[in-house]
Amino acid sequence: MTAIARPFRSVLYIPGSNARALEKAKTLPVDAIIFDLEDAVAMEAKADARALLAKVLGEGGYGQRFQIVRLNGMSSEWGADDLDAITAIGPQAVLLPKAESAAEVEAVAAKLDAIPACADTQIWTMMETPRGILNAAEIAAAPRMGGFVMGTNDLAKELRTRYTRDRLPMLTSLQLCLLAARAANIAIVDGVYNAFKDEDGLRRECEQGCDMGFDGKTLIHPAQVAATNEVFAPSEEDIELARRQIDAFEAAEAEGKGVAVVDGKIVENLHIVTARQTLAKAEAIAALEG
Ligand SMILES: CC(C)(COP(=O)(O)OP(=O)(O)OC[C@H]1O[C@@H](n2cnc3c(N)ncnc32)[C@H](O)[C@@H]1OP(=O)(O)O)[C@@H](O)C(=O)NCCC(=O)NCCSC(=O)C[C@H](O)C(=O)O
Ligand SMILES: [Mg+2]
Repeated sequence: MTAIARPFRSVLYIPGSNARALEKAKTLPVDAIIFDLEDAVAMEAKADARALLAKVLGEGGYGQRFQIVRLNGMSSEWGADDLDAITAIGPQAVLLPKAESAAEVEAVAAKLDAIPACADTQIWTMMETPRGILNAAEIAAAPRMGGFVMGTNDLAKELRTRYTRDRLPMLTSLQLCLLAARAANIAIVDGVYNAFKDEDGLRRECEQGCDMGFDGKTLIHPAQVAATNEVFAPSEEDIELARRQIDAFEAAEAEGKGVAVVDGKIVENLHIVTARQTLAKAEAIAALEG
C-alpha cells in the first residue's frame, strides 16, 4: 500500500518510555502508531526510552499498524543517537519534530540512503512552527517524505492563538499544510485533541478534520480510537452513494453521455474519481481490519 492508499484514520502517540502502553498498543485497533522519543519523554528518561523502543520494535508484534518513530530534533543533544538506534532496526518511518525546511529532511534522507535496512524507510515531519508551515510545499516535496503530522499544541504556542471550538485561528496553517500534502501526494493527519475524556469534543474536531480533507487524526489515549476510526471511514451511505454514482455514470456513458444525475445532482468524470477513492478506502480499511 502506498502512503496515500493506506488508511491513517487513527494515529496513536505512545511515550517511548511507557512499557505498559507499548504493550497495550499491540491490541488496539489503530491504523498507525507514533512511538515518541520527543515531548512525551522526560529529559532524564531519554536514553532509557531509546533503548526500550529499539528493543520493543525489534521484537515486533504490532501487526499491520504502521509504525512511525518520533525522534528528538537533530539539533538537540539526543537526535543523532535516536537516529542511530532507530535506523538500526529499519523502521517504517521516522518523524522529525518541528521541521522547518526541506534541507533538514534531505540531511536525514542522505543518512537513510547509506543504511541498507532503511531502503524503504519514509520520513514524516511534524508541522508545528510558523517557518515550517510557510515552507510546507518544499518540505512535502523532499525525498522520502511519506506524511505530515500537524502539531497543533506547539503551533498554538508559537502563533500565540487561543484554543477555540471552531479552530478558526488555526485554519490557515492547517489548510496550507493540506495544500502542500495533496500537491506532493503524501499523507496528512490532524493534531491531537487534548481533552481525552471529552468524546463529543473529539468527534466534533474529527468531523471538522475529515471535512477539511485530513486522512485522520493523531491521538493521545486509547479512549479516542473508536470515534476517530468511525468518523474518518466512509460511512455505509457514502459507499452506497459511490456505487450508485459509478453505476449511473457508466450507464450514461453507454448512451454516449458525459453526465449522469444522481439524487438530483450532476455526476461527471471527476466525481467518479472521488467515488472510486471512497470505495478503495473502504476496501483498504476492511483489509486492515480483516
Ligand atoms: C494522557 C495519559 C498520561 C493518561 O495516562 P493514564 O492515566 O495511564 O490513562 P489511563 O489510566 O486512562 O489508561 C488506560 C489504559 O490505557 C493505556 N494507555 C494510556 N495511554 C496510552 C497510549 N497513548 N497508548 C497506549 N496505551 C495507553 C494505559 O497504559 C492503561 O493500560 P492498562 O493499564 O493496561 O489498562 C496517557 O494517555 C499518555 O501518556 N498519552 C500520550 C501522551 C503523549 O504521547 N504526548 C505526546 C504527544 S502529543 C504532542 O506532542 C503533539 C504535538 O507535538 C503538538 O505539538 O501538538
Ligand atoms: Mg509538538
